[in-house]
Amino acid sequence: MKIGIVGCAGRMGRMLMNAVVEAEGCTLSGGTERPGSPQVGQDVGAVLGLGKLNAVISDTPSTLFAASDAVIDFSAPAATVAHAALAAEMGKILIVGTTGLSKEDEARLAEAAKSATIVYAPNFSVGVNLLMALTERAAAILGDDYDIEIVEMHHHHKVDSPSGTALGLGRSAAKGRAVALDSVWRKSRDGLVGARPKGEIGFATLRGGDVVGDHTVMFASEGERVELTHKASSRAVFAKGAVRAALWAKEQKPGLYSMRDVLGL
Ligand SMILES: NC(=O)C1=CN([C@@H]2O[C@H](COP(=O)(O)OP(=O)(O)OC[C@H]3O[C@@H](n4cnc5c(N)ncnc54)[C@H](OP(=O)(O)O)[C@@H]3O)[C@@H](O)[C@H]2O)C=CC1
Ligand SMILES: O=C(O)C1=N[C@H](C(=O)O)C[C@H](O)C1
Repeated sequence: MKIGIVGCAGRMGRMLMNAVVEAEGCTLSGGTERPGSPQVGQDVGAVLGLGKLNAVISDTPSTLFAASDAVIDFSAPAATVAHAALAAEMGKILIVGTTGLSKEDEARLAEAAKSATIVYAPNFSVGVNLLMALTERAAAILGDDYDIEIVEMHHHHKVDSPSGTALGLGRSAAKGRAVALDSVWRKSRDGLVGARPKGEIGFATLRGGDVVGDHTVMFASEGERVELTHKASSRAVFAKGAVRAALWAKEQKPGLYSMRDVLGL
């Protein structure tokens, strides 16, 4: 399977290229970066320090899509929405890990998924997707005598908040309680905000250093607290998961899928 990587010189882009090179049955078809980026025109192997791999970094997404069966996109929301339209037009598989998409952006992904196979997930690690399934179950069992708070910490370069994973965990908790997340979420607290209303799902965001990604879902009641935690120590887990999703997507009809679909969770 020929897999290309958009935003290939980014933190995740480099991990994704390595994961494709190492995966059995996959070849790296190339990458993209923005026009004017110093990597444009280089061989992808030069960015990875691996010597020549005979695939180039371009600034033209349509060239990469034409050379690929699947494209993996961990870039930025505006770029991802444009790539989804291209995947639909060219009938290619798209794996989306970008976070921070608005509701309108997500509607555009859903539109593109009418003619392209798209897997969209805020986190491609097996562990986090298991945590989402456990969170849904715990929320259903514990009920709203247990206050749900979600705490996340990431490196100081991260631009979106709360993380896509934290919001995904919130969605799992809300699903377990059969409510819509956006009717109960509290994304921040500052000043005299009053006592905590029952049923709220709260978020707290920490940023600092080189933290790859830590998430904890807390269920706190009078007398006890349950905490479910995941800590990523390497971005390789996200990259391997995205390549696994691309191989899975090859056998699927067009549609919008999640990593929980890929894992059967
Ligand atoms: N789902 C998951 O499992 C995970 C998701 N993520 C998400 O992935 C995204 C990227 O994270 P990260 O790698 O740390 O960020 P980086 O900023 O390191 O990488 C993003 C890359 O995309 C490039 N890019 C942005 N816009 C375009 C464009 N229009 N065309 C081509 N390239 C473009 C950037 O270039 P430039 O620098 O010029 O802007 C950069 O090289 C984030 O949304 C993050 O939250 C991260 C880890 C795991
Ligand atoms: O930006 C990151 O780094 C990460 N982003 C994703 C998110 O927003 O949840 C996933 C992971 O935690 C790393």
